[in-house]
Amino acid sequence: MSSPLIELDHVSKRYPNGFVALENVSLSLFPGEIHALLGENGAGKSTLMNILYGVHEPSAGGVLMGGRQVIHRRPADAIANGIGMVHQHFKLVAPFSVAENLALVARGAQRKTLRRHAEIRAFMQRYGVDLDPNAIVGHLPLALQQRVEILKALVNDTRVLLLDEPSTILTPVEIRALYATLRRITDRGTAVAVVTHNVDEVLAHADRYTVLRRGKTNGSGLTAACSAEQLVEKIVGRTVSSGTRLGAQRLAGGEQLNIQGVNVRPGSGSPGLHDINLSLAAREVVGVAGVEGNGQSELFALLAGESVPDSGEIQRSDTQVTLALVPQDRHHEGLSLDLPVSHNLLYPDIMQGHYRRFGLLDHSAIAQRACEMITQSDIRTHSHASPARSLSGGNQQKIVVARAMAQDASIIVVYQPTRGLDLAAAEAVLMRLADAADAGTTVLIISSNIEELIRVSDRIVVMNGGRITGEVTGEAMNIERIGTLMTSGRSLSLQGAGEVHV
Ligand SMILES: Nc1ncnc2c1ncn2[C@@H]1O[C@H](COP(=O)(O)OP(=O)(O)OP(=O)(O)O)[C@@H](O)[C@H]1O
Repeated sequence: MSSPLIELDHVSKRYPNGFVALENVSLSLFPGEIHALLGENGAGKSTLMNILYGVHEPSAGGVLMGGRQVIHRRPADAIANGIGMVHQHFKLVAPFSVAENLALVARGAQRKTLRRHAEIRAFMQRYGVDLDPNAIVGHLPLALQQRVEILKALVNDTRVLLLDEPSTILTPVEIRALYATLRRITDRGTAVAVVTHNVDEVLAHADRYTVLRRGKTNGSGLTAACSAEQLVEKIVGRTVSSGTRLGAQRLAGGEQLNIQGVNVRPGSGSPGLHDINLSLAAREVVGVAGVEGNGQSELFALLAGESVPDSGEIQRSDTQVTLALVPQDRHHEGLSLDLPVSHNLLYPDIMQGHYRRFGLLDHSAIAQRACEMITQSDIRTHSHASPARSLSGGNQQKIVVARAMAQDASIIVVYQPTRGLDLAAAEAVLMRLADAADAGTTVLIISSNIEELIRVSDRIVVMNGGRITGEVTGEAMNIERIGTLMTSGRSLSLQGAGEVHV
């Protein structure tokens, strides 16, 4: 066997607040392998990646390359040593072209090489990516923006590529295409490490896995020698049942909200909304499926009151109908990252003047209620007073969902509610949405995860090009039917072979 390209040697990480996120973790990444890193929300996966990439330094232990210890004080040090990283939140310059985004990060000789479009095309072709170098990045679908991020991370002779939850924003077809691209990358001798919560994806595409549990290694090995059940048990410490259908048996109640003939003009990079007719009743879960960028965010903005229809209208059945929202971008819309977890959880109540005593905030009442919600939603945080920024991505998402669920609204609109959540946490959120619908609430769930939509929805509407192009219920709620409705007439193709065309 060849020697590892990079190793973590008995690494521990203690954050300044005293929290130990990693304890004595060792990991080796070999040339040509796809290595999956799994673990519950807060297990320490991002911390580990950030140590490899020089964002954090280990508190104990070291990082070895070629058997020798290296010190990465900042990402620039890691990049200089051939390490590239694709973050969950893209770091692209949206108004710039593909070529300009690549040029921004190119160093040394690459800066000259990548000046000509023919050279850029040849560079992209090596990885099976066929993008127009002049395409404006902000106008590309998310899956292709991700390709640009990957290319950026590869520009500077990268030998180790790290990806933090790349598949959460992708459809199953796009996930296959992503791994085809990653395989082309490993075929050139690069080591690829991928953080993911998706066990099936790991078994289908990764060569080896490492599971972290509460900051410690809880198993590693060849994926070929491991079953889905074994992996889940290593991740969660128990089995998780996730097969049962949670929708389709309810008898919907009276209409709560009716969207009639709504049109919103297309904008830059937005398909707009066209002739949207959708009635939402009490006691039902309505799923919205679609390839990202086909009007889902416009529909969410409409319901959230952030956009006004150019024509058509939205009618609530009476003035008592209230709405709670889970936006998809937890960092920009869902949280105040520097405020404590407790204030993020109770934000709507605090803004409405609750939790006050003698005109001042009643901090002990806030803390008490926040602690109840933290326990109920299994939010892993040092304290209710910790800034939301210090929580892992999945635990931040749990705050946003817990807050919406606590509002007792007539309608809950959730956009990618389980994005970034581990198996057990995702399951808990789906169960809570199903329970809310059983109790009479209307739930509208927008998600790119078709399987989760099928599990939880009573009916699913499909969006394509800013229109509702179909609605399925009962037996017709299957991946093939929904997939067909999602992709018909689509100009973008992401094929399993990893070829990407626009
Ligand atoms: N800057 C920080 N200060 C204090 N604690 C932190 C900081 N960053 C992360 N943590 C804590 O370290 C633990 C591990 O976080 P990390 O982000 O590595 O988890 P993760 O496995 O990537 O989780 P997720 O799947 O939710 O993204 C969490 O409990 C988190 O609250």
